[in-house]
Amino acid sequence: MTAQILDGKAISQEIIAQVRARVDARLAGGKRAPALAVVLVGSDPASQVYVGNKKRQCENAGITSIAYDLPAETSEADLLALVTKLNHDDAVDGILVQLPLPKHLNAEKIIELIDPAKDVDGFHPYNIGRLALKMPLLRPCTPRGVMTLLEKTGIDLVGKDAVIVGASNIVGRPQALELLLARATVTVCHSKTKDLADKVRGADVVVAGVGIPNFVKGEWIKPGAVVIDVGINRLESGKLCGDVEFDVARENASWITPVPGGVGLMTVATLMQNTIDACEARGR
Ligand SMILES: Nc1nc(=O)c2c([nH]1)NC[C@@H]1CN(c3ccc(C(=O)N[C@@H](CCC(=O)O)C(=O)O)cc3)C=[N+]21
Ligand SMILES: [Mg+2]
Repeated sequence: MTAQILDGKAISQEIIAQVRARVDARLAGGKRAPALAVVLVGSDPASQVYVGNKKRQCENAGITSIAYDLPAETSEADLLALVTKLNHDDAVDGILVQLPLPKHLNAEKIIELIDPAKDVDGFHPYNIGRLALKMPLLRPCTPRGVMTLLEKTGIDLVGKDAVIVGASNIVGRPQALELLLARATVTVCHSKTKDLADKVRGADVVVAGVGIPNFVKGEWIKPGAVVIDVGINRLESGKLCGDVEFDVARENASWITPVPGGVGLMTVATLMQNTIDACEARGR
């Protein structure tokens, strides 16, 4: 079997067009465009690429993006003060603080200060708690984007065995909550998991988010499984690759996401969705 490609490019464009239609309806009704504050501290090259993509998709979606490009030496007090100001600014619907932050800044403290109603990354403990309790409000962009990709492709998850490789706060853990909400049976694997290959071999759905190129071997993929690769690793050649050994996995899977052109694009499209959701939920 050769897997079909889960088309993050087409589906992300569809999502952005849907957001655009909602924005246009607001404008036609005399309301303002939704506004997203994008805070970037320092000049990490990968972060600059992602933030650039977010700003570009804001334009396509009709969302106003407000860039705060701060020097790497920004103090925690200054960053906390900026978040407080954005929390109180009625013209700001979403606040995104790009991660990773420079080491002298405590990311947890900064995320916890963001008003949960403006937390379009869905990283605040309040929003993660809501998702854990089956009453999601703002949901983390990457896992929500993965669910959209599966839904729009017509892949049924009820009762399926899902194995997640990686237990991070921004991918693995919230992905487990999303898949559980969709009534899959979920296993979360991490660096101490024993017999990882066997866990993956049993999976109907595999989600890889560890940040190591080709970590999940193609030979582990059960015939007909769905493979979601959240990894984005830049090789020395400059090429991007995922966490899954793509060419071999593709021969076993029924569906697989490419890197680039898969989950990364869905992450950005979902950020646009979360921003208009936040704007509407705030009653603006
Ligand atoms: N507060 C915060 N929120 C995030 O959502 C967040 C973050 N910090 N830190 C880093 C990760 C990573 N991330 C991606 C965004 C776009 C692509 C993306 O556009 N990927 C393209 C290619 C990009 C390229 O060419 O490098 C693709 O996969 O086709 C990927 C990954 C958001 N993240
Ligand atoms: Mg991608």
